[in-house]
Amino acid sequence: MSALRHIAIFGAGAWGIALAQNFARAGHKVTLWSRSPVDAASRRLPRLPHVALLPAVHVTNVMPEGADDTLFATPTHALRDIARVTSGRGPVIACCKGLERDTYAFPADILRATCPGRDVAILSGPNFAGEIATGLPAAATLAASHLSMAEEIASRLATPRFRLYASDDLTGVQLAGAAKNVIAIAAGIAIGAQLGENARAALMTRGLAEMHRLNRALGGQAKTLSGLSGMGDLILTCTGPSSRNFRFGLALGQNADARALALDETHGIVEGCRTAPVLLKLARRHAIDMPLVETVSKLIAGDMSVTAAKAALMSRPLATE
Ligand SMILES: NC(=O)C1=CN([C@@H]2O[C@H](COP(=O)(O)OP(=O)(O)OC[C@H]3O[C@@H](n4cnc5c(N)ncnc54)[C@H](O)[C@@H]3O)[C@@H](O)[C@H]2O)C=CC1
Ligand SMILES: O=C(CO)COP(=O)(O)O
Repeated sequence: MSALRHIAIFGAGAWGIALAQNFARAGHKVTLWSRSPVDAASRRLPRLPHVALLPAVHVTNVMPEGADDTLFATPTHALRDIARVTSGRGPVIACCKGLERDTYAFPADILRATCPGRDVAILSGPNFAGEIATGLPAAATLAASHLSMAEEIASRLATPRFRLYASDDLTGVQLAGAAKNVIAIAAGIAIGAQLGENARAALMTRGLAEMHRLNRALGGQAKTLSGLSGMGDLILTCTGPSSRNFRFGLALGQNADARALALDETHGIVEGCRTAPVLLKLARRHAIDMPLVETVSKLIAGDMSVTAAKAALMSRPLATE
């Protein structure tokens, strides 16, 4: 295992807590930054109240200093504001999955702009926070602009329970992480509306085809979409009932007041809701057809019923694959 490090994590939500526990369990010193005041004595944080923080995790709302590696586990829309007020050395690593609304920026673009001169990387994969927080085994992709940089960071941050595979495809990894949340909403809708398992499998597969089209246009590598951050996370989020994106879709498919659920972040961020309309605009900019992403965007906005969405998708011109 690599030498022990001081790791700073911004964002004390589900993912920040899980990452903190993982690194602390491997012997690293962890500073977990929370924006709200913290009751440090309880060693428990609201998002994963069943998890007692390990002694090596120091929770604070004071900016951490002197960390060797800095990770961001906030929602994507909060990343720019947080990253721009951090200082220090060592790599900055975004662990969020999404696209910024007004700029169409992926997390690595945001970090490049806000943390000039520092190495930038992305951590993404099939990783439900609750499982990682309790020490179950998992794996993810660690991407950077150069493979050697990705390998170096991955070898430092991999732990006995969390394997990291290096990649030099920032574009593919980030597109996959953002898009799979939108497809997971579609999968949830299919199950919620009792459209069947066949429909879910078709949506996952055609969703992947849409991801491939945009990935190609953006310059991402096709093989990334077969990896942990692509297919791996798509499978997990579309089939794992712990997924907030899937559960949001499920509620939408059941005609529940899902929009209120998505906007209420007390139960955790539903990134796919914010991502869908931005992803659609990005695709249009590149003249890429993403009918599934378009349909999910309309359903989220309340501009289409599930019945109309089913009819529209099933009556599209037949195509090859
Ligand atoms: N929960 C999971 O299993 C995983 C989540 N992710 C990604 O990680 C990111 C964070 O997700 P979670 O931790 O699950 O969300 P969460 O909703 O549990 O926590 C988000 C944290 O960010 C903080 N936050 C929100 N807005 C903020 C702002 N403007 N400034 C500062 N802090 C702010 C919240 O107070 C909260 O502590 C998302 O992009 C998600 O897609 C990635 C892998 C796994
Ligand atoms: O990204 C995740 C799993 O890899 C978490 O998914 P949800 O945000 O849908 O809960």
